[in-house]
Amino acid sequence: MITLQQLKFKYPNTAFGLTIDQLTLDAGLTAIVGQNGAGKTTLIKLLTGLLTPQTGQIQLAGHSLAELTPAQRLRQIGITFQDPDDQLFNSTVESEVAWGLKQLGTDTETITATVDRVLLEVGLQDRREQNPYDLSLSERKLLVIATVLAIDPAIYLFDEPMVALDWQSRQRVMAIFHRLAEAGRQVIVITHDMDLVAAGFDSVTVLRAGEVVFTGTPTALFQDAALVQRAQLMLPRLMQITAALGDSGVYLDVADYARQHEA
Ligand SMILES: Nc1ncnc2c1ncn2[C@@H]1O[C@H](COP(=O)(O)OP(=O)(O)OP(=O)(O)O)[C@@H](O)[C@H]1O
Repeated sequence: MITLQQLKFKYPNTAFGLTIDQLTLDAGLTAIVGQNGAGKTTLIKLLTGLLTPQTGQIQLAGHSLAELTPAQRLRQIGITFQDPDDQLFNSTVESEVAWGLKQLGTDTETITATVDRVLLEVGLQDRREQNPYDLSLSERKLLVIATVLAIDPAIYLFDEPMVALDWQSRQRVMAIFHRLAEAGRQVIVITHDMDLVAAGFDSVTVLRAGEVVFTGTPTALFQDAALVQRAQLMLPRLMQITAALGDSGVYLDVADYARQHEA
């Protein structure tokens, strides 16, 4: 669980500021949504300690983020950036995945087994000798996911992980998120994809102009038409269709619609 209290952050020389009086992000799958520039990436950079708030407290599982050593942070929290090229710097896929484990002093045998396992899980098992920059964008996005899976922190932060992925890879990544949540990890995903939020997440946090304007279930969010509009979000595509047909129900996906319309 993550808690933020009385948090204020401002970039130097810009008008943008993030202000959060109180926010609790519970275990499970959480989506962070909001229009461009709302502060989503800034928030997750604060959660990793890549940015430091001017005031306020961030606690990860009861421990102050500011007091964790770099190795403790690496074990506690992992992040993938929107652009994988911001975090790839090794000369092979294999060494990229092994890098974090080496920093933690993991033995060679465990590193080899872990690299094999996570490359298989993201579907890059045949690419281990390649230079990461010879991979396609979608493969590089899968590779950065593998680098975090290798360390297996308590908290995973993914910034737009699905962008550029085809349908099969999206299914694969969603299955990874569910596996992690079932294994007790906290998974926080920034996305603009409301179909994904509706169908796949336990909770959703909405940011608007540097403030949290909602935290709750996807059902509660999509019930609140005024909030959806104020935060400039889209409804899930299924709900756009049903709303256009005069049905004001909340439907998270096709299966949910069918369930609600069973005789
Ligand atoms: N390093 C920086 N220095 C100054 N301003 C920044 C910096 N990074 C982001 N900003 C500004 O902070 C604001 C919030 O940016 P942020 O990237 O957190 O938004 P976001 O919700 O993730 O947007 P998007 O959906 O476009 O990724 C924006 O106005 C952005 O221009």
